Amino acid sequence: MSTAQTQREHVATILHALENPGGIEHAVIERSWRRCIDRYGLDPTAPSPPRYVPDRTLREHQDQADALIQVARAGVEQLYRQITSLDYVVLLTDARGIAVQFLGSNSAQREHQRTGLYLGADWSEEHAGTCAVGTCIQEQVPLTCHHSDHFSAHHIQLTCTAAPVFDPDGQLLAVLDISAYRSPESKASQTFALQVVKHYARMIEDAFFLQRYSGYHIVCLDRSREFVQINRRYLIAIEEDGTLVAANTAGRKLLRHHELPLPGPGEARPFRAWNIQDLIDAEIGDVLDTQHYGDDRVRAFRTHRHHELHFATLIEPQRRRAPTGETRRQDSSLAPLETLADDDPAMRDTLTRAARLRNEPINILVIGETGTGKERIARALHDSSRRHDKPFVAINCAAMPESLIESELFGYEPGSFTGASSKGMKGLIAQADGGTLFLDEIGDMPLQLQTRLLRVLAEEEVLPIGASRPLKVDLRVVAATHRDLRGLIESGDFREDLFYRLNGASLRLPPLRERADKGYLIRRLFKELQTERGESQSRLRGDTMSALLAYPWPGNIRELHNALRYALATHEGNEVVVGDLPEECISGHLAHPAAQPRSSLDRLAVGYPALARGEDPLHDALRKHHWNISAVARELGLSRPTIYRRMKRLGIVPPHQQDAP
Ligand SMILES: Nc1ncnc2c1ncn2[C@@H]1O[C@H](COP(=O)(O)OP(=O)(O)OP(=O)(O)O)[C@@H](O)[C@H]1O
Repeated sequence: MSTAQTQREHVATILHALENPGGIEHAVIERSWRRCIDRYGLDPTAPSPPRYVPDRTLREHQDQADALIQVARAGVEQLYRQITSLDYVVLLTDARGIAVQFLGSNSAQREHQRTGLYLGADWSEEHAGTCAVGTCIQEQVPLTCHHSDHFSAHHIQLTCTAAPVFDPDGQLLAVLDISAYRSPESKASQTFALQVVKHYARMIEDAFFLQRYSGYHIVCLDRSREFVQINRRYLIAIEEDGTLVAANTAGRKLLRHHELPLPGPGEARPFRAWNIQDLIDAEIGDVLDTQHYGDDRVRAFRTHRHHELHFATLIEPQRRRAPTGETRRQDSSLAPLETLADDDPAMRDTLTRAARLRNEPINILVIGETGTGKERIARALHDSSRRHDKPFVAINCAAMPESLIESELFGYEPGSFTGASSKGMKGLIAQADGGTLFLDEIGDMPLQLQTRLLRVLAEEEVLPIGASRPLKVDLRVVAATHRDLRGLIESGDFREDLFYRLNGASLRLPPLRERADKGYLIRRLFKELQTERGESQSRLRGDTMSALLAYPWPGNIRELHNALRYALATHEGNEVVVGDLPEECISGHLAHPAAQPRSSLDRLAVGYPALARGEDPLHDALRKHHWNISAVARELGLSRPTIYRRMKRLGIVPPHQQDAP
């Protein structure tokens, strides 16, 4: 049959199909033909030379698709190697149908350009009529557009197969296409091509997903244990507490099937709508521990809704923030700061500021609740600064008896007061010369000493008690407080001028209950304690980790530290189980995970049900220890002042004081 005759027949087929809807085999093709006539006003017989966008426009399209092109490169090249002997070309187009990547044989370049199977070609349906790329964009499904499926009579020699690539929000990102000029007449000959293209489109999509969510834990699920490592069918990115962040296309389908839909393109994202524990019957600790589970690092879980058995592996997060240029250059000196946190946004901001400030000649005020790591960050600042080989001297202004503070801080000359040593004493300030002076609980420093400290800071010299001549000192002062210094200034308990001297810059530490990297801290502290004890055998079981993650940590990192130390000291065998934790950490852990409340306040109360009732477990501990504050402080891993403060805040009055007027 001549080409002209074939083309005439093609037009007749289209017209017949449109007059007799439902007559042709593929509804997708029929819908596209109808669009070509009704919407785009195309004529199947009109010459349709390929349309190329100008080079500059092509570069703009390539720039916009750059992230995807980089990720897709390996997949596109691999696909091309598989099909090159069959004379196919590979095109990757953006979501508007512009070919931004092309692989085909050099020898047939002219032929490629003539038919539009080349870089920069516009394969949108609006322009090219029914074709694999354009129709795939419209219908968002994989398809083959074989010979006379094409709308334009000038394309009916081609066979083209395309599959959509979606971004993690379900939005079309790109189309992967393979096309050839010569192929068998039967469309069935392209069945295999369709499977191959779908497979590679999915690989590209998943590679893009893994890159975009590399800062999160990625749970990989599959119905087959043997294939879960290789196939990773369902990918679900989660926060450390199990909150669902995103899923790949298959994962979104799985979630929908279990009535946990993620928002579609353009839909508002309900904040923290679902948790992985809503999907599978598992402790979050068990999910996060999958990497260390068994020989094959695969764990089995059942879904809540349909009781389907799924096998899981876990990809652990890489660091979410790329280091700054400075951080990269000075990596090793910054290690003491870097290791204090993982990917908690507030901590990362604090650490970035600390890194910038570490060698600046200004004093720093660290603000945070008790036990949040104020001394630890002060030491890390010192260790990462140029002063690291000079002394770090820490003073707790609240713990030192008032009568001793002055002599301890400033030192004294021999025999300068009754009871003084005959040799005199070098004060702590002078001992810190060249290094860092850390003043903890600065809000508790008596007013009279504040005045003397101010003089030291202003004049950079210290006058020991009984001395006639001051000593020059070179100090970096880091002060810390959990108190509201501005409030103390207003009440006249803290000198405003000293506040400004100390507060050259401030660093704020979030409480442990608000940190997004609790899991990292738990693992890190656990390792540190193991090293301290000279053992490395034991591991934290998943449900123990869950209990630790759920507990609201009123005593912050210090309490966590004590809880882990206690558990390591009392556990038996090689596993630390929930029962090894101090009682208060497990009191709320018996609730079924799926029944756990979701609001942040409720979440805080999960490990601490008494809090949810407006009570405090402190009551129980006080009663148990007959109101012996030291014993309660020991049991809860808190300091005595913290216990007193907490009692005051909660209005707890010991029985022997209750009748007082
Ligand atoms: N980022 C961290 N990584 C590991 N351990 C930490 C971290 N921060 C603090 N800790 C540990 O937590 C405990 C309390 O830390 P630190 O003494 O620095 O807190 P603080 O805020 O100065 O306490 P306080 O308010 O009572 O003076 C210590 O055992 C410390 O080693």
